[in-house]
Parts: sequence; C-alpha cells; structure tokens
Amino acid sequence: MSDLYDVTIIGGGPAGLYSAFYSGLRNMKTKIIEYQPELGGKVLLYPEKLIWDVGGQPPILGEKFAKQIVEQGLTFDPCVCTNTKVDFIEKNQEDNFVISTHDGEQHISNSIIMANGGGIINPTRLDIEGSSKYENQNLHYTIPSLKPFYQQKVLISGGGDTAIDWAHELLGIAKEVIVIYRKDNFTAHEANVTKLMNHPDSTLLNNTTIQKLIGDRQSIKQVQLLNEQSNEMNVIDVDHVVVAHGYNQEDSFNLSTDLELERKDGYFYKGNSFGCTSQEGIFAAGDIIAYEGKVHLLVGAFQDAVNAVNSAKSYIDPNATHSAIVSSHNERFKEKNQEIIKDMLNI
Ligand SMILES: Cc1cc2nc3c(=O)[nH]c(=O)nc-3n(C[C@H](O)[C@H](O)[C@H](O)COP(=O)(O)OP(=O)(O)OC[C@H]3O[C@@H](n4cnc5c(N)ncnc54)[C@H](O)[C@@H]3O)c2cc1C
Repeated sequence: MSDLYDVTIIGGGPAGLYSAFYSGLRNMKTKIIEYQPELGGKVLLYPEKLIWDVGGQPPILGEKFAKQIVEQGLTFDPCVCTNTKVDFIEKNQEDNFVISTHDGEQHISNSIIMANGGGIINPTRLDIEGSSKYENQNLHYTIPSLKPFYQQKVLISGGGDTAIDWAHELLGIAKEVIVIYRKDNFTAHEANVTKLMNHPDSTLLNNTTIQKLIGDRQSIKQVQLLNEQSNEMNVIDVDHVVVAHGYNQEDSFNLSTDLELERKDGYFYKGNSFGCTSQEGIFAAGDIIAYEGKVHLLVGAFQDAVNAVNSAKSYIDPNATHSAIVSSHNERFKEKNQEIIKDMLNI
C-alpha cells in the first residue's frame, strides 16, 4: 500500500516545483510525479534562451534558471518520481485520490495539484521523408548549445516567437541566419521581426516552406525551398536547419467517471485564480489552468502555485489559514540564512 500524501503534484515544471516548495512551507507531505527523466518542464526546451521577464531576476539562461527552480522545489525534500507518467485518477473508498501511473504503480493522495503544463509535449517534427535521420546531426528542434552554430549558415523554419527569438540568439554567433515562414506575415512580436528584417546578416522569407532536405548520411547540405505564392523553387546551401513549428500536446491522463474536470478553450482546464478546478480536491497551477486574466508565463505559474497550494491546504485542513505565508525563518532556511549573514558581516 502506497503512503498517503497530503498533496501530489502532477508535473515537475516551474508551476509544479514552486508548488512543491510552497507546500513544504505549509508543512504538507508532498509528492511530485514527472513524466520526463528530468525536472524543469518546458524551460528545458530553451536552455540557451536568456529569460528577461521574471521579476527581480536578472537576465538568466534557461538552463541555469531550470537548475535554480529545481533546487528551490526540492528544499523541503518532496518525494520525486521522474520517468513516471500519470495515466488515470480515481477515488478510493476512503475518499482519497488514487493516481495510477504507466508503470503500474498507484499513488494515494488527499489532494492533487495539476501542474502538467502543456501535457506531454514534443516539438512538431518536419513532415519530410528522411528528415529523422538528420536529428541529432544538423537538424534541430531545440537549441541545446550555441557552439555548433558558430560562423555557420543557419536556416530557421517558423514564424512565431520561438523562431524569431532563436534567430536573434544566433545572430552575432552564426555567419548568416535565414528565417522562412509559410504564411504571409510572421506572427512573432512585431518589434523583434522588424529588428531582424533590418539586420545585415539575416534574411526573412515568407510564404516559403521546406520541400526537401538534400544531404549525405551524416548531415543536410542543402535545402530545397518553395515559394508557395509564386511556386518558385530554390535550393540553398546550409550548415544547420532549425525547426520551430510549435509543439504537439498529448493529453496527459484520464479520470474515472465520478470525477469531473471542466475544460476551457479545448485544452486548458477551467479554474479560478485560487487554483480551484471544477473537481473538489483537484487544484491546478501554471500553463494548464485557464481563468480570466491568466498569464501563461513563468510569473503566472508561480502565483498560481501559491494559490493552488493554499487552496489544497484549506481543502485538507479547513481550519488552516488561506493567506499567503511569507517567512524567512523556516528551519530549512537556517543554514542558508546563516551563510548569507556571515558573508554579509564578513565573518
Ligand atoms: C520556447 C519557449 C520559450 C519561453 N520563454 C519564456 C520566457 O522567456 N519567459 C516566460 O515567462 N515564459 C516563457 N515561456 C513559457 C514558460 O516556459 C511556461 O509558461 C512555463 O514553463 C509553464 O510552467 P508549467 O509548470 O505550468 O508547465 P511546463 O513547464 O509545461 O511543465 C509541465 C510538466 O508536466 C509534465 N507532465 C505533463 N503531463 C504529465 C503526466 N501525465 N504525468 C507526469 N508528468 C506530466 C511535463 O513533462 C512537464 O515537465 C516559454 C515557453 C517556450 C515553449
């Protein structure tokens, strides 16, 4: 029989990790279940991106930020199950949640926080014959390191923020960056598109798609492009191809028929800013939840996490306070506090 947890958090991304930190602050026995082998969530998809928009945090690389949120999330030693996919949720006779995972295990919990973000998320692959053999060579769906791109000619396919952000990241490192997009207009932030258009080392081509990858066994050497308006074909030399065609979201898990989670706009779960969903005992934080004014960004995930944990705490202990707790004097902080104070006093 599995141990009973106060709260089980599905997903070890920013929302799940901050929920784990906060539920530790609130003395809740906590478990995190994460499908991927590593904690960090979507931030692991952009290790080389500089993140500028987290309050009070100087610009920081995704990779470092992921490390920091993991460290913070583990402050209160939650039980962590990685490589574990939640498949099914039901209730048992004791009115506890039973969470079944793909490996046949069952996890019992008083409450659940869904922090499963975009669900099981994978980059949309190029639908071109033979493209898979170039993965891990010079066809990329994320940019794990900038080094291979130094002084190289890079073709980026995609017109959204990710494609344009990557183009900016690579300019100054790569020799040349060409961005193609199948539609009339790039959908990324206007100012970033304009900046890219005016850069001498970049070219932006709209109405353009990849038709064929031409190369040997090791790598792509050339790409055949099609201008879908003029029907003109064009073959260009490339050193690397980066594809930013968005992500496939695979629905995370199913529920037994007596549990009901209402959806909003198809994918997201309908909730409120207190992290409550339509199902009592199941709370939600981060990208997975939708309510009026919801911000699908890191800062939004952190605020949601605090509210979801407070709501879960009140659910399992109706006498507990629902307000946010600000404490710098938790036992777990003692050692770090002393280290910082010693450093400050130079002793
Ligand atoms: C390319 C890119 C760049 C971005 N840049 C910025 C930026 O600069 N600033 C900013 O504020 N935001 C940025 N964002 C958005 C930010 O990353 C998200 O808002 C944030 O990651 C949401 O956190 P989350 O924990 O809700 O979800 P996620 O980060 O998606 O984490 C959810 C986790 O749940 C796991 N999971 C899902 N289903 C299951 C299951 N059934 N069982 C077990 N585990 C499961 C997933 O594997 C995943 O690890 C960016 C996003 C992308 C894609």
